[in-house]
Amino acid sequence: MKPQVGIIMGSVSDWETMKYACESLEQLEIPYEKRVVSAHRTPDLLFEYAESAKERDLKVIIAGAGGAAHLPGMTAAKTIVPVIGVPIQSKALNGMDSLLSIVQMPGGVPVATVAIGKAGAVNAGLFAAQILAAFDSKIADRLEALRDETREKVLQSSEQLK
Ligand SMILES: Nc1c(C(=O)O)ncn1[C@@H]1O[C@H](COP(=O)(O)O)[C@@H](O)[C@H]1O
Repeated sequence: MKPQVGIIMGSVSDWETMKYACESLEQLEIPYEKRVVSAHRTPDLLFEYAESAKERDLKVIIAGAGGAAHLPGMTAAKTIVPVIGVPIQSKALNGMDSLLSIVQMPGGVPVATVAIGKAGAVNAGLFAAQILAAFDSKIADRLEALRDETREKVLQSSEQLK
């Protein structure tokens, strides 16, 4: 099936985190593609990817990067397809560098930034699904069911305290 979401990451070393965004999409049966693309190391490839995203019918791009994390912002600079940025937890600065590089976009070129690391990647997938759900009732139904499941799990975990 044609991918609706593009998942890109600055390095293959980001996969340990970005795989959770993929899992969220798989859980909701949303077709996606995944690539390593770097603003710093493969700038021409990034431009090509971002510039062709709309005509390839990608609805959302999830971009994960660590350290000087310019990938999400540079992707957003070259397309109007919405970009969700995932700050990878870097070793030197624990992901604060990634977070601040992604979140502080200048007005006019938005990137929706999620939390650092695994929880952020999970939510990036879910948020992409929620964008798609505005136009796709099947995805909306699956999201509702997932929320029910999450709520039930929490209610049951509370029972264990008694
Ligand atoms: N932040 C960026 C960009 C970019 O923003 O273009 N390209 C690679 N990277 C990041 O460099 C970190 C270390 O990469 P290596 O593990 O390959 O040395 C990764 O977290 C990657 O996202």
